[in-house]
Amino acid sequence: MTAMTTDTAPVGGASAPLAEPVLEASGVVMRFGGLTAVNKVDLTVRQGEIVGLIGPNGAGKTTFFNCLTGLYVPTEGTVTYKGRVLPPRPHLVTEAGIARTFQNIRLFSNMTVLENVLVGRHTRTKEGLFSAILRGPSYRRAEQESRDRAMELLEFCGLAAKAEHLARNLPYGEQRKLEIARALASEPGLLLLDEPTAGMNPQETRAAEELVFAIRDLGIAILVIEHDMKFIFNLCDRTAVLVQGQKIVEGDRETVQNDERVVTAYLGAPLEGTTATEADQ
Ligand SMILES: Nc1ncnc2c1ncn2[C@@H]1O[C@H](COP(=O)(O)OP(=O)(O)OP(=O)(O)O)[C@@H](O)[C@H]1O
Repeated sequence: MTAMTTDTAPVGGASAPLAEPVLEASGVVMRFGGLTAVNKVDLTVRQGEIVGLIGPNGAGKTTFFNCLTGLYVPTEGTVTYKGRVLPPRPHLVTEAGIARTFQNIRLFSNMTVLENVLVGRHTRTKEGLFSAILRGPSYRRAEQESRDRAMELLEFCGLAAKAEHLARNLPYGEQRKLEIARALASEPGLLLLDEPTAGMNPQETRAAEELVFAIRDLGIAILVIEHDMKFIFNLCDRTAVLVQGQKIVEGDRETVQNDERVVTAYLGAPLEGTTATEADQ
């Protein structure tokens, strides 16, 4: 099966030059024993882009994310971020500039909203253990800067009023937003979102869309896995479709929706909420 891609499509119009690649995954394979969960996947995310990753359950989307973030070392292939091969350790990948959220919310539920974001800043704080024990002026200054930045991020995500609430007391949609705020705290150049609207009601989903656009406007590239097709096609410049570990198609909404292999992969049913008029609403 030949994969059709529009990797060469320029961002921002037909005559605009190609934006710099932020993420380049090339020939990524991930095997678990006899099972090939990800099979020779190539994917590029460029500066300023929101790229979608869709596919039926078990298609290999999360496994692919795990290969991009150092949780898994791919069996084959390479992943580069801004031209540098990524180290196979999650904290080093975060340090390099890639942040992510998880399919299942992973907050520190007994910590406050602000503390959760402060935890996300640890890769960007330079103060060492010695200075933390002494709590000298440079430590206090760094701590204050971290708190200021964390509050700024909470403001940006619409959670500033809840900074002192325990994370576990937030409604579900706000917990998802807090995960995003915490991911942003590592000052990433690329944000990976794994099903950011799972379990959200329509209003929360709409707010999440606005937030993702706002993050893109900050200059952060975004790769998002999502089952909500309306959300994907509203947001994404490009969408790649994984089926049984392989990328079968990649392109804009029209390309993906009209591809018969995609329709077949979704059991012949029209993709939910994906007619052009619906997605435009
Ligand atoms: N650690 C693992 N060990 C063995 N098999 C795994 C492991 N992780 C994932 N798999 C298998 O790899 C395949 C791809 O799973 P993955 O979770 O990546 O799919 P997905 O597209 O994210 O699915 P969903 O949309 O349901 O989250 C599945 O068959 C899954 O059972």
